[in-house]
Amino acid sequence: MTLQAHEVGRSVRGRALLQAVSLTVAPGEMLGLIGPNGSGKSTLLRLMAGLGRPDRGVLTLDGQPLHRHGSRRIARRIALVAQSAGTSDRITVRDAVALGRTPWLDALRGWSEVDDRHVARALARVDLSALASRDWSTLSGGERQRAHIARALAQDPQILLLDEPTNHLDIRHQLQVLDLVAGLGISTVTALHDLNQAMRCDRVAVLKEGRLQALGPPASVLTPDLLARVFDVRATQLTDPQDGSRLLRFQPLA
Ligand SMILES: Nc1ncnc2c1ncn2[C@@H]1O[C@H](COP(=O)(O)OP(=O)(O)OP(=O)(O)O)[C@@H](O)[C@H]1O
Repeated sequence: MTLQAHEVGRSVRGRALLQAVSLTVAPGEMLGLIGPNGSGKSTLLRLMAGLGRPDRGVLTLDGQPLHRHGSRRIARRIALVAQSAGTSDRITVRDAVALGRTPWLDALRGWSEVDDRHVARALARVDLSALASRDWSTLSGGERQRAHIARALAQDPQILLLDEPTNHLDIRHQLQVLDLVAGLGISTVTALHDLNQAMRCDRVAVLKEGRLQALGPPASVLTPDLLARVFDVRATQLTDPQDGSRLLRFQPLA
């Protein structure tokens, strides 16, 4: 399943939030989306999830314009974990995650054991099985974030879009979520602020002021030159003596 943006533009009250963004999310790849605050990452993820339409250009899913697929068909294929997504408070964690099954249910196909299995598996994958019966309102910020990811996984998408999924998470759960995303075997697009975490992606797309600056493997894209131009920081590359992997360290530009 291939999701493509062709020259996508989006403006609000005359201000361009995205300009001529073209990219292809290849089947099975882990694509990182990086850029300074306000560079358009969330705007692009929402359009990719079929929430709203671009003012210019088009998004396609397997070559067909996304908006022609219809919201239910899109929701069976694409799931979005938005930033600080809300959920009504008087609901258990299991029921909140079960909402992810909605696109698969209709008058002819009611809730079944298959749906139970999807929900149980999604909870287990984010380490929340023990909290399944808890009231949503009692969860910590990080637990909520993981429950949102579980809801998206229960949706059983082929493309998963995540907006800063490691926000609120302690370091162990940050690593756990990134491992989980990397091991899903489906296409993922993840907006990230931690550029060392972005190094784990197959490719990264770099946005600045709504324009795509670079797209490619992180080791070739995240050069000190690009990081200075896009983020106004001086980056130094270090090598982890343990495994030889590349690390980035940052200082303000003098
Ligand atoms: N509905 C809207 N009306 C006006 N401006 C908007 C609207 N939605 C987004 N913007 C603006 O568009 C720009 C891009 O926002 P977006 O949330 O996509 O950035 P981002 O890269 O995800 O930022 P962050 O890293 O801070 O989450 C921001 O300047 C934001 O204020």
